[in-house]
Amino acid sequence: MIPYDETENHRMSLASHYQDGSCAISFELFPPRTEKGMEALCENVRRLTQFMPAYFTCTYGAGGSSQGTTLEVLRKVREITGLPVASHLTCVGATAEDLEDYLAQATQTGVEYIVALRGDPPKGESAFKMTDGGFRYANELVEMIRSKFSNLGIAVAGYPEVHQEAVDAQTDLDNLKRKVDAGGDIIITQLFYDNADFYRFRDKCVAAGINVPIVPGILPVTNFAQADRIASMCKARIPNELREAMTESEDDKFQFEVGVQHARMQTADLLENDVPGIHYYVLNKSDAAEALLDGMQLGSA
Ligand SMILES: NC(=O)C1=CN([C@@H]2O[C@H](COP(=O)(O)OP(=O)(O)OC[C@H]3O[C@@H](n4cnc5c(N)ncnc54)[C@H](O)[C@@H]3O)[C@@H](O)[C@H]2O)C=CC1
Ligand SMILES: Nc1nc(=O)c2c([nH]1)NC[C@@H]1CN(c3ccc(C(=O)N[C@@H](CCC(=O)O)C(=O)O)cc3)CN21
Repeated sequence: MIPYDETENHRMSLASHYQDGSCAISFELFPPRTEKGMEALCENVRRLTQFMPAYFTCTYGAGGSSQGTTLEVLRKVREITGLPVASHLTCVGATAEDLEDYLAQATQTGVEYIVALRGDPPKGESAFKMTDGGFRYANELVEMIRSKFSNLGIAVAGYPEVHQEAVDAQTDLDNLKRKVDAGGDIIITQLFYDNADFYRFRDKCVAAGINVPIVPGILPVTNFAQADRIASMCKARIPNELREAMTESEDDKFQFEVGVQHARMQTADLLENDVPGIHYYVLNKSDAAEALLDGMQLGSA
């Protein structure tokens, strides 16, 4: 493990992880609901450190999880790995003041990066409702972070298959550009299962004058029921080949193998196509990541 230099002068900027020509990797966690889940998370983080990730991230309020434990997870991850950590942050149910309070707390915890999101509508609601005194779109959150917490690196979300609420692909791209212009250092994409969608998206970003690192997000699916659930939640298309391959057998081990093979194939192809890094949605586990990264030459911290 390469120790992380905590002195202000040597603080890595978020974009700089992606500038040395190697493929930097990052792992995304979510706050576990139980003490046992937290213990398992810590053990899996230890195991994931062997791949020399550049940083870990932890979601905030995703799927109705509690927002309070995000910083607790990140504090533990820092303790275990010594690596930089990123907190996701959403505008859901928060005033600008609430968000500033959270950012102050995050800074105190040692968080260096924020994944700045608008956020999903709360469970049971179909549309995002802006909170009085809060923000309507992620670009407003990015702007606030840039003006009041200038030391924090900022990642914003990009959508290779176009965000479900966007009027059209061009408008979605204009809105992504707005987030980058407001101060986003890098783009992390929504998960996708067909790399062609990512390459098309990347070309359009470049044509639109977006010149920050565009980091593909990959979620290795390990069983078909999970794949189906995630695809519908994230509006990601499961290609027919993957669907058919996975449903050939009901066997857990078989489906795990197929899901991991697919993610491994996506990873190898992305590497050949010069991505600056890959963000893995590991869902607090290490088994799929270990199987798919085994023997691959990526990650450099
Ligand atoms: N891609 C990822 O890694 C992750 C994505 N998400 C989810 O993605 C969803 C959206 O979050 P963000 O992408 O941060 O939201 P966003 O605010 O960037 O975009 C939300 C929608 O509003 C539109 N939009 C954005 N800015 C606009 C503006 N200034 N004027 C008019 N329309 C605008 C966008 O085209 C999009 O359809 C949420 O549901 C979030 O929770 C959550 C976690 C991770
Ligand atoms: N619209 C949207 N919202 C998000 O919160 C989100 C995205 N997209 N895209 C990227 C990641 C992926 N996220 C995910 C994806 C799946 C689960 C999920 O299936 N969670 C299960 C437990 C998973 C497991 O243990 O296997 C759960 O029950 O919460 C959670 C967050 C969060 N992020």
